[in-house]
Amino acid sequence: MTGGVETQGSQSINYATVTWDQLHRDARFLAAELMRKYRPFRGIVAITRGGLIPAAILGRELGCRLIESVSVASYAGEEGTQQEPKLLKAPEAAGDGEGFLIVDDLVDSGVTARYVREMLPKAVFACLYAKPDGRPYTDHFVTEVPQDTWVLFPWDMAPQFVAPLNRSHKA
Ligand SMILES: O=P(O)(O)OC[C@H]1O[C@H](OP(=O)(O)OP(=O)(O)O)[C@H](O)[C@@H]1O
Ligand SMILES: Nc1nc2[nH]cnc2c(=O)[nH]1
Ligand SMILES: [Mg+2]
Repeated sequence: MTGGVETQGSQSINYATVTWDQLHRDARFLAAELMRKYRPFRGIVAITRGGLIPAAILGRELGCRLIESVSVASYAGEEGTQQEPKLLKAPEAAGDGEGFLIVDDLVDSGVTARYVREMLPKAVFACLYAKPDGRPYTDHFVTEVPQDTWVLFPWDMAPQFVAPLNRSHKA
């Protein structure tokens, strides 16, 4: 993960950039830990959309071909209230979660993870990155990220031209 800061007006935003390579390494590291700790999973439930790619990598490493999905959208409630999750697609094949692994890319506030865990109380929950507020809602994660840092995933970014230093500074 590479750190960075972007300034917008008087506000600065901290970023943690994750490349495809890093994401793949982290997902394989997570797969190895899950292999050591659990018997083979009956299936994986990917939390769309961010959990889909980690779920595909974990499915490959763990030899798990049954991939279910759950689709949750978070809507901002009234001003000042926590975001409210809304179920767009239920993980029907997963029952109460017994034998299933729930996968997401990250936990931030933990709202999404808590909501999905309530639906699948017997499942194991794993993600790649966790911020402190979300940590209590995941059983496994690879790297902790500060709460004030926004994780930029490879699908959020595109390489772009950057002018050489000697052309970007005006005399
Ligand atoms: O812990 P939380 O505060 O709930 O945040 C974490 C969730 O937020 C992101 O998904 P998002 O809702 O942005 O949708 P997406 O995966 O479809 O991009 C991320 O993929 C997690 O699912
Ligand atoms: N890409 C991205 N999505 C999020 N959703 C909630 N937190 C984050 C984050 O840090 N990065
Ligand atoms: Mg998501």
